[in-house]
Amino acid sequence: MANGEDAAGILGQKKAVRTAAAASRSILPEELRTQWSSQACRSAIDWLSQLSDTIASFMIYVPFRSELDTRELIEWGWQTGLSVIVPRCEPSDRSMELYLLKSWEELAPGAYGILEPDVSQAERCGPDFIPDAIFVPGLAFDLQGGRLGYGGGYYDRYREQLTEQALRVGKPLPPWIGLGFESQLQEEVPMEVLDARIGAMITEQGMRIINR
Ligand SMILES: Nc1nc2c(c(=O)[nH]1)N(C=O)[C@@H](CNc1ccc(C(=O)N[C@@H](CCC(=O)O)C(=O)O)cc1)CN2
Ligand SMILES: Nc1ncnc2c1ncn2[C@@H]1O[C@H](COP(=O)(O)OP(=O)(O)OP(=O)(O)O)[C@@H](O)[C@H]1O
Repeated sequence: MANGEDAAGILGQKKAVRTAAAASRSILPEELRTQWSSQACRSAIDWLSQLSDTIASFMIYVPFRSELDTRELIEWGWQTGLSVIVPRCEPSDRSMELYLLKSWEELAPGAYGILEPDVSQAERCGPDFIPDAIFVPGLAFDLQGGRLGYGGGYYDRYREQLTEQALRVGKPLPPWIGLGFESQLQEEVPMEVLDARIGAMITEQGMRIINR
């Protein structure tokens, strides 16, 4: 934390950045969002294709509001035979459960109105399952690995769970990749010590590895 800033100061900053970032993303013209989403998805596809020997599954969000649209990437995953893993929110303890998604029909509106795996249709992943790559949504990102979400702490908690799982089964943590528009990048996003940092960022301009 910077000089003289307390935790409440950071929370206030996060709230302000969240509100501004949500507003500026929502006014991006739809044609541009569609075009940029496709370019970003193709960067993700190129990267996954290069790693096809080591990556058999990836975790991805289903877009809501004006988020970067991931549907092209999800459909490519199905066509290519990769396991497409989608989280479902559990608001009672703000955890996420993972499901293997095989078609759009397996989705239904969940908490917050986000399309999520329908528990009666999609197959839930086992307790030891770790996706080979994880694409993370956000409202704002920076190139030091900073990321700001909607404030539920869902991805931070999931990353903590993943760290325990990885230790338990003796596997490395999978790549944690931010997915968003170039205009969502900021000089520096307010971060707390426990916030999970991204290791790479994909936008319509391509993929950047974060060196820290
Ligand atoms: N597509 C997608 N799925 C995702 C996320 C995401 O960012 N994108 N999440 C990423 O973590 C989690 C959902 N997190 C969310 C947390 C809060 C709100 C929400 O509507 N918040 C209210 C404010 C509520 C309050 O302040 O009490 C709002 O923004 O109006 C939405 C999603 C898991 N799934
Ligand atoms: N690993 C964790 N365990 C428990 N609580 C956590 C953890 N990480 C964050 N939190 C709490 O969750 C709340 C929201 O965290 P934060 O502002 O980092 O959310 P966010 O990253 O914007 O949201 P999301 O991950 O849902 O997109 C905060 O009150 C924070 O203290």
